[in-house]
Amino acid sequence: MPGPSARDEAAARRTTSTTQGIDEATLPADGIVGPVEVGSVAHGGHCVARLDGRVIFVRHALPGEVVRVRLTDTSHASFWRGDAVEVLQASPGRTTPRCPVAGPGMCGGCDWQHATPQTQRELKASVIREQLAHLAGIDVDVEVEELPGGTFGWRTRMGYVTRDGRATMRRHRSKELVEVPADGCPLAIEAQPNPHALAAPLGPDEHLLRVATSAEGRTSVLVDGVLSSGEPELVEHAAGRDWRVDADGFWQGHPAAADTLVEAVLDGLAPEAGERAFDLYCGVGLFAGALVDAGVQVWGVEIDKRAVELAQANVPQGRFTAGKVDRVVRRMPRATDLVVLDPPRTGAGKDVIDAVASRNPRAIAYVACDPAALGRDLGRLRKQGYELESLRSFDLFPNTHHIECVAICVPAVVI
Ligand SMILES: C[S@@+](CC[C@H](N)C(=O)[O-])C[C@H]1O[C@@H](n2cnc3c(N)ncnc32)[C@H](O)[C@@H]1O
Repeated sequence: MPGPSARDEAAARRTTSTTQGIDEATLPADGIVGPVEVGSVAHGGHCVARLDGRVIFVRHALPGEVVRVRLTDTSHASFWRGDAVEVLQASPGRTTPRCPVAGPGMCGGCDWQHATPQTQRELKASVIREQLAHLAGIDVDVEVEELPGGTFGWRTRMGYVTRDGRATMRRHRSKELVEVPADGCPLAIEAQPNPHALAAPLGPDEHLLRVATSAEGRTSVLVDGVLSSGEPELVEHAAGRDWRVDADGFWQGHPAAADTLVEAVLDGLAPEAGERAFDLYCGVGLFAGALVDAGVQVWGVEIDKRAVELAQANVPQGRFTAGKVDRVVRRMPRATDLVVLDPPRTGAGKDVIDAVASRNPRAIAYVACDPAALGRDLGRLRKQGYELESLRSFDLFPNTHHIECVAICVPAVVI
């Protein structure tokens, strides 16, 4: 599975020209180069620029801008990385980041705070289009839909590293720590306590601090994976149900995400009472519950045993199995009507896609948090005789480069 560097190497090969006149020996002492004209957006929260034929992935820039770039990584033969530290010609899509640590060389959490919300969604749409064209050979119009509530104060699950009793986050692609602003990260939901107040009693050593706040405004805090305050479980509301969720377990981070995704999946699958469905990578049973409520018999699979116990409690009418999807799917029925796939960022992969297609479902809903993984898996589904019927994309992670897609695939019509 290609990691970010392999992906960037491939992106650089697609964009690079053959001359690479500039090399490390000729770089200025301060590592700042340019002016360079910024080209198109690439997956990962940066844009592509060229200097003497060499590809530079530039963060904190926007397509069409002219910037000077501080190089941050010159270790790769085919591309370098850098931050735009001076904007000589700004894009109309540029805005001033709200967070004081959202700029070059600082916190790695946000990639697009310097872009207006509309521009962010356009950039994300370009990335999805490019990934699907390149990896799946699919040309599709993409519009990234906005969620209610604005682009700040949405995140219900936060992770920090504490040090010297202060809450910090990692610098982009680095282990170095950057202290979050005194009033906390502006992406965190307002009901969440100030992270410095939570970090203060933890002393000088580094600890992992996870803060989870439910829709009801209840907060659980874990330090190094151990519950330190609040309840071990939170209750969330979505799709007309209450959901028991482990304080340290998976739940969509944006308060409107679960409802939005359920609506898109149901709309795309149009389930009918009496049909059978697999909910693969089911977490605590979100899509299984929505399908059961539509009269469908559901079998969910999830690797996290605690999530499976909660899924069974949340959706008693469903059947749930703990295990890796690629193994469990082999023992599942040889036919099904519907499949929901909601894998982690790495995607489902060849074995799972082949196993799903071999069950001949009449429709597959692929919920994807990484457009590159979606592209690879859609490419595989095409080989197995499934075509993309519709695609919706949602800005579930404003100010970051992350995007969520719901792709509906159906058997290709053979003429
Ligand atoms: C993106 S989450 C989706 C959860 C759920 N569908 C929801 O919306 O709440 C992906 C889930 O896949 C699970 N997972 C990761 N790798 C897995 C694997 N190989 N087999 C089964 N489940 C896996 C994770 O534990 C996580 O709960």
